[in-house]
Amino acid sequence: MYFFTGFSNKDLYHHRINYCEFQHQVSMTDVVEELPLSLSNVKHILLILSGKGGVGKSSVTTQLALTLAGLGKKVGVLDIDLTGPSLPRMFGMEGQSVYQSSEGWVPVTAYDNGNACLKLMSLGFLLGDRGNSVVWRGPKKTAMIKQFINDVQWGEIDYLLIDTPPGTSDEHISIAEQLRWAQPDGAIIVTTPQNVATADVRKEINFCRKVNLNILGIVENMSGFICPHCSECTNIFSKGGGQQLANSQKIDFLGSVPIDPAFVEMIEKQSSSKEQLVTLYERSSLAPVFESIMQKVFDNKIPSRV
Ligand SMILES: Nc1ncnc2c1ncn2[C@@H]1O[C@H](COP(=O)(O)OP(=O)(O)OP(=O)(O)O)[C@@H](O)[C@H]1O
Repeated sequence: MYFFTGFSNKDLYHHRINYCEFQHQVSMTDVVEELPLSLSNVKHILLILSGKGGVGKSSVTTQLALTLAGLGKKVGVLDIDLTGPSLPRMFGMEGQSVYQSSEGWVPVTAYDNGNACLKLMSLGFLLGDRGNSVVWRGPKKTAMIKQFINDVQWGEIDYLLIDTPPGTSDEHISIAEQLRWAQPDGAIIVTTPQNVATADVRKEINFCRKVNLNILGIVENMSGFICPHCSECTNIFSKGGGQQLANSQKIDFLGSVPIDPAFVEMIEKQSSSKEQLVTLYERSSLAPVFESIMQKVFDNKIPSRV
């Protein structure tokens, strides 16, 4: 008989030392059968997906979150990339720990101005060291994702963004199952101009359709290069493939994001800056691009869940 045992901080500590797999086993039928309490005050849930790794999915998630917080929204970001969690680094919050209260995990607060806020949850906060990684089989990943969905105390949140690993792996199947009752608003698919013709993006689209996940649109990342000296944008790779794919698949095209070295620099230097990342980002050349992307998502008039 299979049974579910949640991961405690002790388990994760144990994992840090041994780098071995836990002995818990989980039935794949161990799925939440009602709206989890932790999500009861979350108005919108958006998933960020990509067919391939390294296309900038986490960067897009980060910028969507910064844009929403800049617009005065309360934002949560959940990183379900268990083998390569990059959220703590993106927000300059490496080394921060998640507090375990009697009601569950309290996410790390990256920004709070009394009105807007940014709360983060990632396995990276539980593992501690940046060099640590996990090697888990499917059932353990399922258990972790179930805990992420049920045990994080998000409180009142306008938007919960879920950053997923690349492809259509165990994590994707788990999150689709675990969110069944939460009815997410949909997925934003990230691609690069040279990847749009590959089967990977189509696989991602097929996955969404199979699990009845609404596709909110496609974002083409690394679409051209912004010169750090003259700010001119040059199309290094091709451009327009994302738009073509969106047209052929009858999906909304949300926008093209150029390569901007200033963005990478901002992420790297933010911890030594006196300014908040949300404020720094408002002056970034990519900020208007993401405002326009977010506006197109708003224009879809996705109804509030609560
Ligand atoms: N538009 C952009 N301009 C400049 N750099 C970018 C842009 N998009 C992504 N990058 C950089 O490219 C690298 C990969 O991006 P990111 O980690 O967001 O990709 P990913 O798809 O989430 O990767 P993974 O598959 O590992 O999850 C990062 O160093 C990031 O800073």
